Amino acid sequence: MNDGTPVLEIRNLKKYFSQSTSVLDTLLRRRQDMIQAVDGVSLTLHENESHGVIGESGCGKSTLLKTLIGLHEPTEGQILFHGRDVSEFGRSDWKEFRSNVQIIFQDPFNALDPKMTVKETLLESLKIHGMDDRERRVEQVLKRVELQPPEKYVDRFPRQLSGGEKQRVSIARALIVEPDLILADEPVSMLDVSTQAAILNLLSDLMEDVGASMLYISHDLSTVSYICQEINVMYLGRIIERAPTQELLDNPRHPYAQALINAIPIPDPHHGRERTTLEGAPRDPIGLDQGCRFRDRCGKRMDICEQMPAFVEVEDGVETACHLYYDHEEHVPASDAMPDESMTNTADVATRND
Ligand SMILES: Nc1ncnc2c1ncn2[C@@H]1O[C@H](COP(=O)(O)OP(=O)(O)OP(=O)(O)O)[C@@H](O)[C@H]1O
Repeated sequence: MNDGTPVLEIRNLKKYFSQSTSVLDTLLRRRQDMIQAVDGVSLTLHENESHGVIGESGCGKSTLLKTLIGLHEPTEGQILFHGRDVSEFGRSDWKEFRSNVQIIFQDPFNALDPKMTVKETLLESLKIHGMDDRERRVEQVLKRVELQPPEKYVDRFPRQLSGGEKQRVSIARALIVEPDLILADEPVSMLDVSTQAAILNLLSDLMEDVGASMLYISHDLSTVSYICQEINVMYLGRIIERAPTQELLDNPRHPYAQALINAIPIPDPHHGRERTTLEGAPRDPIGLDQGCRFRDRCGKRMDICEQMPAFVEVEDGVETACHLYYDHEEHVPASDAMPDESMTNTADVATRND
């Protein structure tokens, strides 16, 4: 299907959880604030596009992913797959969706059944999704993920594979059913550095080959920027900046995005960028008010930050949610949307955790 309809469209998606309540809370009918794990996320993914979602632990990445695949019921908002609202899916639609949308998990050590050989794992996937020509597909996909020669690997159990090899099998299992969309949940974070590079290279080549789209979630901006054309920066349940990857790396707008970029190690010691880390952690996403979510850690905080900033396009394809880039009198994005010199220095980003 290539009529311009996005493969995936998420519109104002929210997922709130109730806090666990004690018997006393129940008896006293105490109202508890909700946990706003995902709070109004919108994004669009077209055919062959790879987009990333990055953010610190607890910002809502996994909840977003679980809501996408139907493990959580959305509190509000819409998920459209090839233009169809998944809330209207029947049984057979979900079956097709589960074949068309494949996940590569973070932990290759637990993602595979220890009692199944590589071949059995791959065959099972084909069987579940009713695909034939199974022997040939197994051989082909093992070659594709560079587990060669395939006959060396088919009869191995997960315990006989290295971490990188296990992740290659997980990728093979996702690819073998020819999905339209791959959801990658920090797929290299549990591997050693050299294996990470090999798996990232492989994923990047495969995405070009197989023509699937990918949503890649991670806390690690370096890996996401290697593999994705566009990056969404998430903070406390919201996307606070979205930009093409190189643009985000060269010219982050939001103070939080700036802090993330400046925390990436630079291989060239002569490169002038100051390296700082963002200290502290985001607060719990409970009972959040209408102010900017980042304001308690932001050195650029202004009075207006007590109000939620609009998510506005400040340049072609670059959107940000920060009052610094919004003309409050004109109610339009500030015409001079480029950050000034001082803004790209993370000394301006507060490191408080209050
Ligand atoms: N089932 C649940 N019930 C209640 N709260 C939840 C549930 N799942 C997640 N949360 C809360 O929602 C918030 C977002 O969690 P989530 O796991 O989505 O973040 P994350 O960005 O994926 O973090 P990590 O990278 O550590 O997995 C956290 O405050 C978490 O405690």
